[in-house]
Amino acid sequence: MELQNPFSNIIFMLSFLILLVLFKIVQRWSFNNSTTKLPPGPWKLPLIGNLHQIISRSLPHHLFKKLAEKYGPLMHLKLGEVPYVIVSSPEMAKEVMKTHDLTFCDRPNLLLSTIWSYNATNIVFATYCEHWRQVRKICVIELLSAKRVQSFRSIREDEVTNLVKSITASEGSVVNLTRKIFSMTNGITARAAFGKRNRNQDVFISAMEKVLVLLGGFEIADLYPSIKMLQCMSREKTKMEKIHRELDMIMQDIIDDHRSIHKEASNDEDLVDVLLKIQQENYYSEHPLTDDNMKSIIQDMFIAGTETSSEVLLWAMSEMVKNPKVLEEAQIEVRRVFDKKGYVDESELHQLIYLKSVVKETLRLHPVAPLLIPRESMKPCQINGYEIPAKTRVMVNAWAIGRDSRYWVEAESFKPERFVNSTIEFKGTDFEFIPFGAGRRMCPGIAFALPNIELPLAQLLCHFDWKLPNKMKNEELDMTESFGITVGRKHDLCLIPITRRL
Ligand code: HEM
Repeated sequence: MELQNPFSNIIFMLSFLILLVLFKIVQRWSFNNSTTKLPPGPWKLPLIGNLHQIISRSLPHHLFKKLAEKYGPLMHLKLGEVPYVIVSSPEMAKEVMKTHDLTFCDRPNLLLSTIWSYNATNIVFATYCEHWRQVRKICVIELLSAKRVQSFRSIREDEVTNLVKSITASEGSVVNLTRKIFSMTNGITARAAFGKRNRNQDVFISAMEKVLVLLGGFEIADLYPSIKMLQCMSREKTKMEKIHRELDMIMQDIIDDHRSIHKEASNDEDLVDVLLKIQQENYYSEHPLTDDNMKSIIQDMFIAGTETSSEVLLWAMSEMVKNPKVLEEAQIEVRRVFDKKGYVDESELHQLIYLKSVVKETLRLHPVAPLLIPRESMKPCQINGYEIPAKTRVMVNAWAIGRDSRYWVEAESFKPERFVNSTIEFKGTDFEFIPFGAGRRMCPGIAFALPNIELPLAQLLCHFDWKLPNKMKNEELDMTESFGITVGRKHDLCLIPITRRL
């Protein structure tokens, strides 16, 4: 009789137990992932879910479009331990942002944005609550109303004139349009927000640029919210806390400066003046607006307003240079309207039908927030027969929707004329075209953004002809996109201006 190794039974039992535990883990994962009611999506690995699929060289909105072609316009992913739903068709976007808007109008609590936004007491990242309703109301009625936007007209005209002067000074040589346009839009927002130039304005703007870079990254702690230790270990968290302290000091200084100078209501009120008045008179709520609330709102105007408008302008110029016939047609229109006047100002912008279509077509192909801003479901919800559990993060792929060939003929081509006699608008009712989002969380800054885009474009087309450097052919212009919270050009747009005398 063969003698058995006394340990072999124990080893066998242990191996069996380990296999059983592993089997159970995989079974639980498969069960979670194969719940028939969840929207379809790619197979998930234990612990990391679909992370391995999104960590690729593709930009997330490109990758999600490709995956949606396989799994459908309502697609379920798991990134780390967090469930995500990606929306990729106008029909599903309407379900999320209209039919079930109230369920999906929350924002997730993310580590870095919460630090930067005074514990999410701003507008952009605030959770759906009474505070958000109050600050959004202030924003819509007081800060970004048509009347307020109009009151900043002279600031815009002044800053755009400076842009034209600085380009004229470099006539015939290569101009970095990216830097010039960013400096102009920063100037407009800073003067509208703070009034006169502040001594710390440049430090403020450079700190805001760092914030954008940090907010654009993927924070691992946000994908495993149950492991609190990851938050403490985050290097980005330390960086964000430092920038936040720096920005806080600058803005407190600006607020204190404004407080010390009493201004009567007048046309030259800036946004800090308006917020101080609301704070003093307390006419929006029983809860007073604190200094921190004011700072977080002002930050929103910069983060949501400056980079977005600059990127749209740069994409519009890039697309026109790439499509010389469009450039020519836009120039003919602008010059017809303004040549007899002798100068470009805002009063005739409404006549620029083709230019407005250029802006729309730019927003269709290059929505600068291609996945909008993430939302989170507040309770379970059924869409198209699928179950979306509470606390699911939702991303709407506005970039993919703007290229949906069921809605757009020659969807990949830049053809502004498609908008000339069309009733399609970006006001959140035509779900095939949602560069500003839709529903309760829709962008409140459209009226502020449009003149910041249309006026400089009209000036750039009226005063200059444009050539590419190094004898580059138009079709060779690089259109690679950057990675981040907003998606602009990866490489600066450098062009040669040829001044045209009026
Ligand atoms: C072309 C320029 C702009 C584009 C493409 C744009 C786009 C967007 C998008 C896609 C959202 C998210 C909508 C959603 O979640 O459904 C948003 C939100 C927001 N935008 Fe804009 N935006 C622009 C300009 C501005 C400007 C100029 C301001 C203010 C000065 C502004 C202020 C905001 C704010 C405060 C929110 C947050 C709204 C909320 O969560 O309640 N935006 N924007």
